[in-house]
Amino acid sequence: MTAVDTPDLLDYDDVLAKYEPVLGMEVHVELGTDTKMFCPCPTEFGAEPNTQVCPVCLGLPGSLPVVNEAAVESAIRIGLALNCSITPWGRFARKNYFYPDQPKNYQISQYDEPIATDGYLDVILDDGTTWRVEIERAHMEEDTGKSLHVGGATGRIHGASHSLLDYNRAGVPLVEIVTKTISGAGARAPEVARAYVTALRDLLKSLNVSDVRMDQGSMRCDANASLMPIGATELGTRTETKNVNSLKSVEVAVRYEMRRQAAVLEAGGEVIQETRHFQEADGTTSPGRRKETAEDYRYFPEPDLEPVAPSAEWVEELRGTLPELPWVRRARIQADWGVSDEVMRDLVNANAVDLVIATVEAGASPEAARSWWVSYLAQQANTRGVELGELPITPAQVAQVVALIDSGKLNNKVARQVVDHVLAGEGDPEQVVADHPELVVERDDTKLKAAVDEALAANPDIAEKIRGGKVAAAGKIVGDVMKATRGQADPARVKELVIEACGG
Ligand SMILES: Nc1ncnc2c1ncn2[C@@H]1O[C@H](COP(=O)(O)OP(=O)(O)OP(=O)(O)O)[C@@H](O)[C@H]1O
Ligand SMILES: [Mg+2]
Ligand SMILES: [Mg+2]
Repeated sequence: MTAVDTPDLLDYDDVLAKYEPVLGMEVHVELGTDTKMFCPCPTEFGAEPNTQVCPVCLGLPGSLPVVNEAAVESAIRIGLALNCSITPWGRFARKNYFYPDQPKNYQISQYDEPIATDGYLDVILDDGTTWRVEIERAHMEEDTGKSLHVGGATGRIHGASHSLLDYNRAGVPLVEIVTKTISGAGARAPEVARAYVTALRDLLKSLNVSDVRMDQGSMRCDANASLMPIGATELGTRTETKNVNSLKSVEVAVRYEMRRQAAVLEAGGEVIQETRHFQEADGTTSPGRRKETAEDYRYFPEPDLEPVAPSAEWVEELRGTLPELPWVRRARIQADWGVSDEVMRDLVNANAVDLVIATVEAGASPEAARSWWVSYLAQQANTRGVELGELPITPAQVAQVVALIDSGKLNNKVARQVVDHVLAGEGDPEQVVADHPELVVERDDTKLKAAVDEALAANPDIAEKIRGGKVAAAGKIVGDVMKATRGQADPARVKELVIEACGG
């Protein structure tokens, strides 16, 4: 049967009327160890191509791998934080495939003896409810090299004239975290996918095992998706969408794939088991390679490495190093700040909790920190189409703005302009204020008094009213003075001066 890859998409609601969406997430995290998984090469991101390589990670004959203990330690901590059982004895496995990104022609991975199995991660959905995602396993493996297909008309692999290879990434320690299939989420399946990756990223960040940068590839997510006719008992054929590089993209990719598959099925076609690539630009997926099955990889235990056999004592010791986990921390913070469930939920939804916490830790009051992140900065993130945490301003910088307001140097209005300059990459708020003296609040009473006198002279009838005791009339004069000083005055001080000038 010839399947049309992308017929007209079905509305997501129409998909749900007939099909149950099923998900499965594979997340690869690059561990932040100093050296690679099986050799002492450095792992730093962004070095000149092929400068961080040695015979082991280049797979030269005669070289032998040695396990990086720090990587095993991180993998165990990840497993524990995900409520998994840690295997007392497990081996690495060779995953055989022929592709130039892996010069050995196999990747050292784990197969049927992963370091961690059977856990779960509770994630919070937009409406505040909790969804439990079951974890099938977390296993260790080495990253592959990077290939860059260049030249030719399209720059894509088939159109490219040649490929460039960078093996700096080959052998970087990875942990792959694989969920069991997730079903029953219905309309919320795309949201569950995003919420899961968000929660996992927060968790990994708190464990300090990886810098979890989706944009730099240190956290990579593959979204498996399939449809099951409602009432069916067997899973449908899945596709595996790669290249989903932001939290938003996870949700967009899953929804798109569900709508595409439904359209394929409705047109009488078949979903093909394959990898697909997410296109950030238009939110669609396009076919990648037909998926090998496990047999194609001819897995077998890696003969060059000792089994991994963490003692119960070591595992318990590592359990003791787990930090306060993000959701426990959130509950504690909520109690500390004395905010309602609704306020906390808004913060969680805006992905602002950790940013607010960090801003408070940098010296701002919880109220001020919260208000900056959920109002002005949230608007800025929205206009730019990025996550709050992706805005080019740090919690410490926000705390600095708050301090400048508290000290009377900035008022709320000009503070926003200072933030705009910070977002434009002009440096810390202190620096911005030093570079833009016009943004600092006028504290010089003589200058303000002159502006007040001028405004009163221009509005004799209002001045008369104020002199007669109608303090409320001062508002118009304060407004004029604020205008005259281009917003650079403290309105409360101006009001005092107006009343003083009118003999109050
Ligand atoms: N029918 C299905 N629909 C949606 N998800 C599925 C389905 N069957 C399996 N999955 C999910 O797909 C993922 C498969 O990941 P796994 O790492 O086990 O294998 P793989 O993708 O074949 O291997 P590789 O690591 O080489 O990509 C799991 O999260 C699993 O729950
Ligand atoms: Mg996998
Ligand atoms: Mg996979």
